[in-house]
Amino acid sequence: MRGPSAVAAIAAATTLAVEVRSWSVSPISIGLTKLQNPRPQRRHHDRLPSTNNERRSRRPAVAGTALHSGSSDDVQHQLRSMGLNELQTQFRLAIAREDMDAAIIFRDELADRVSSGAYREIDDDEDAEVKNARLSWKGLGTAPWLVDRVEALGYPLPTTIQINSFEAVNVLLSTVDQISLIRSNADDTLEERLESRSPQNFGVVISGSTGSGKTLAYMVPTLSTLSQTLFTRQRIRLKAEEDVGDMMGDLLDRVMVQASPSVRGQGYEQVGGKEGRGALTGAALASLGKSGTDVKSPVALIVVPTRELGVQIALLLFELVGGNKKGSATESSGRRNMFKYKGPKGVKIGCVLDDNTAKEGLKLQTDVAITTPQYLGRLLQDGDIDPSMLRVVVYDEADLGLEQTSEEILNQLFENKEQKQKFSRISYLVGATVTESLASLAVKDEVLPDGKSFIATATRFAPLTKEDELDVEGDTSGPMVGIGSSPDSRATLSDLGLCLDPGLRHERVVTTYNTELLCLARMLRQELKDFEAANELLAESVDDESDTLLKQLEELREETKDLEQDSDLASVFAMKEPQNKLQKPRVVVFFPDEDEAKDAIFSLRDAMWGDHKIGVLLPKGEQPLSIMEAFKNGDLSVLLATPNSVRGLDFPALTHVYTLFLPSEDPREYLHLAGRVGRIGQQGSVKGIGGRVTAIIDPDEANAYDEMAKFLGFDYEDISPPESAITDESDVEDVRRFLEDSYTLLGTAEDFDEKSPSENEGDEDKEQGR
Ligand SMILES: Nc1ncnc2c1ncn2[C@@H]1O[C@H](COP(=O)(O)OP(=O)(O)OP(=O)(O)O)[C@@H](O)[C@H]1O
Repeated sequence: MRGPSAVAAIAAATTLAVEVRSWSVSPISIGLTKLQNPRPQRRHHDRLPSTNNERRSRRPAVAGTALHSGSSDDVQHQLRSMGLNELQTQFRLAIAREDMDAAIIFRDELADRVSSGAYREIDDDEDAEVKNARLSWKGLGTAPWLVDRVEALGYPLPTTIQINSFEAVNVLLSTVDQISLIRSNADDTLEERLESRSPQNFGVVISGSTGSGKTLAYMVPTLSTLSQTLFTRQRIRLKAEEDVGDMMGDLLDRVMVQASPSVRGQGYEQVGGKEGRGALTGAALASLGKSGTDVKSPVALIVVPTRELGVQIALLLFELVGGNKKGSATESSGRRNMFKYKGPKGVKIGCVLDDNTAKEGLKLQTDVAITTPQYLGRLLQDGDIDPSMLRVVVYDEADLGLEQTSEEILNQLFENKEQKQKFSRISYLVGATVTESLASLAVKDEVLPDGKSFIATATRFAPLTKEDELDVEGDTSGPMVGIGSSPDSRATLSDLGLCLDPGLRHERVVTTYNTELLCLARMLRQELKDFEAANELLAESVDDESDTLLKQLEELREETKDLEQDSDLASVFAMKEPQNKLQKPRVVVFFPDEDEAKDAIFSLRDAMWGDHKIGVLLPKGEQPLSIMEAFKNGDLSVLLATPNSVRGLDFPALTHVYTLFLPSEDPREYLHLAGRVGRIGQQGSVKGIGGRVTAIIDPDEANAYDEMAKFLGFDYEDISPPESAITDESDVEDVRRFLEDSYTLLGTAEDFDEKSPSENEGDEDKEQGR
């Protein structure tokens, strides 16, 4: 254990290093004093009122934490100005570096925010333990094996949306008497509570900004409510295999799922299963039939709009149920080690996400199926999914997914009248842009049944109420009698809005027609130069005797290296970089379509001269997973993407998003695109940086951008396109680059003046005498 002064020093130094990363604002004039300036005031943020002012005012100003030292009021001001993603990242960092003073401050702030938005308010004088229990997986009621697992995977604490979603499930599945027990020592598990009721439907809408942790917000309660079921299925399978004396096939399969050395580049096959694997022999099947227990149809279904998102979710689930995603054969899996895994084994995840896998359908005995709306109908029709067996249905990116699913298929999936149902079912509708349009859902009464549905956001959770019922004073309808029955503690679908992360910084660059690529290349180069300048500055400051903080940072981070690796904090601390260096810019660039992205790659590669390694992620590309993996590992630093990848994909340690694609007709897509940066744990979510999103557009799009910004309610900064760097003093290299750019990035040698393409076309027509 380190002493408190060292702890404070590392905290201060970390703050400094983190803030240096905001070099891009004013690269050259950067100085250490400047670096310590607080970041600009946030502009849009639905802050929660403090519910415990007295305790807040007693909080010490903690010198040398991520909070700038100052008076108690200053500290509180800084805390309140933090978005939830940022606060959670800081809390996690403080714990990782054992800075308990700071951790307590962040924890209390989070506990306040979570409790003030809770459906059932906790009184101020109620035991603080109860309040803080909300902040832990265990306290929420997560299955014990899963508590171990999420910790081992680097998610030691739930995020606020995860807390609220879990609490929503807790309240839904509780009787009035049980509610007070939920966070104390309730004897029965979540699953037992679900099973003790006659079969019925429950609904949870999870609505929160991009990168707030919505995937685990449904995954953890889902696995907690399926825990025993999965263990039972495991036992039944084993028994069936013993009965027919043919254990090998499935055992091999089970070992493969648990012990696979790597899912790199073949993750899809890994989770989808290869041909022949996973299927029991005919004899085994017959014996399953005899046992009278059906373990053939999946118990959970996750519907996603794209293949990439499906794979990402499958891989997370794969890890949660004991799968081992070692990067290489020699890499130590440390705390992720499967031998410490105590959960149900051999859980089978079946993905039907493209034509190839759709041909085969789901493997027999799939426990959790993951598919897109495109293939859902076929799976239902072929009997691969029996709706009456489903205990959990998730629509991730629900707004889009539901739009893409026909009414007929929704009916098949959800119109599963309760009297015929064998099991209770929880449906989760999840997304950053799920809105009141859900009310028009054809099967709304089945998906979000009255009195049995909740809304969970990053700041609150509350039962879903019909708009007109809100006026009924003291309304006590539904099973939640006696808890929070005042209208204020209820929510309606109209409370749902588009959730744009308030921490993001938006920039608009209006450039002349057809020069977007050129502008992008110049901005990327400038960013690299600024990054190098900031790094040099850091190196100099380390040499400077007066600046001991960075030296301490270096030493202490060396000391905590294992801890950081263990806690999977590499993305935050940029472990691949030398200790006193910043993380190299890592960006995603969105293009309007596949052709433009493909065309851009060659010219951009030339233009970056190897300073950036560039890859392109195409929806129908050959190896989307290896490209994503290469970007994840840092082998690529610029990823060109298409609108297909704007939703849900979690690109680690991203510093910046650029877009040459303006989804002005559907602002929801801008929100998702922007939300690839500024996510929990990313550089861009850490104080002083905020995710940065730069749209490079032509003059025709300028107004549309402005309208979109107004619609989504964000402020933006206008940035001038970078000028050519050629002056009398330019060296030969610069001139050569300039000339090359003119040929490769402008795409044509035409004179691109301020006219629009249509005007330019007119000129062409004239030239050609048309
Ligand atoms: N409890 C946690 N502790 C630490 N990190 C977490 C936790 N939960 C999620 N994360 C990290 O936060 C990031 C965002 O999570 P996730 O992809 O679930 O966000 P999301 O809300 O679904 O975003 P989007 O709307 O863009 O799909 C991921 O990198 C994930 O690993």
